Amino acid sequence: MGSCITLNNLSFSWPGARTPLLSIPELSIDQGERVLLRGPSGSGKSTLLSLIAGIHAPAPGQLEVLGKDLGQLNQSARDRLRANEIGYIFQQFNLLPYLSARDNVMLSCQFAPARRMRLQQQHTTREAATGQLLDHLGLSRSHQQQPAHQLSVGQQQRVAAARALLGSPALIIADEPTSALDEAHRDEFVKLLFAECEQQNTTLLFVSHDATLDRHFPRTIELTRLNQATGGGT
Ligand SMILES: Nc1ncnc2c1ncn2[C@@H]1O[C@H](COP(=O)(O)OP(=O)(O)OP(=O)(O)O)[C@@H](O)[C@H]1O
Repeated sequence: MGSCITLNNLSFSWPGARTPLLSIPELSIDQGERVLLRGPSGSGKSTLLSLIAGIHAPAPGQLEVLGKDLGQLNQSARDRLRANEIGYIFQQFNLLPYLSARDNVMLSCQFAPARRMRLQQQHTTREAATGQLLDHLGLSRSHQQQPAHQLSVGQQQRVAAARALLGSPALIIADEPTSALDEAHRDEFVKLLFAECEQQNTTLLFVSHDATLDRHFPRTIELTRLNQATGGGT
């Protein structure tokens, strides 16, 4: 099994901060693993996710994602890697409110030629794959046509998950996507997400405060144990 994320002696400080927020000697996540990343508020979970996704310039140390050393990539190469190979489910979903659920999902392929290519190789179209994903995630056909702002939080979350999954990126990063859900809906969502990831051998890195999610994940990482920096956490 190949490595999906490899990190060695990574250090990160926000500009102007006196101490580093993150100082992580080592972390390795294999392709196809499902990992829960936990830690108190302010401990740097979202910051670590955005470094892995290449949103922020890499910090000192080594950070390899899908065989690419992010330190060697400029911003636009990191943006391309993210668009093509990383599906990101944001805490607030970041859907375009007046676009339909389906159009929100299809947008993820707009600037991602590798995602479009994989759909072609799977002998499907963006439209068909979007409908199929939303069906699998349990969004009714009529809700699929509705503008995102008319959907419930749980429905928007499914749209955000489908947008991340369309075109089979190798890595899904989910930043507290279940924080607004009750336990039954949360468990159902996690199961659906796992099923989709399993089908494509997609790596899942999932952030949550929620200790009861542990039982769903084969591996849990506590950021406070991993991180040797003294800053962070409230
Ligand atoms: N853009 C930014 N500029 C400067 N500091 C930031 C920025 N984003 C986050 N921070 C700081 O970094 C620290 C960690 O924030 P981060 O959002 O990574 O934590 P978190 O563990 O994800 O928290 P939560 O669980 O509350 O979402 C906080 O002290 C925060 O103020």
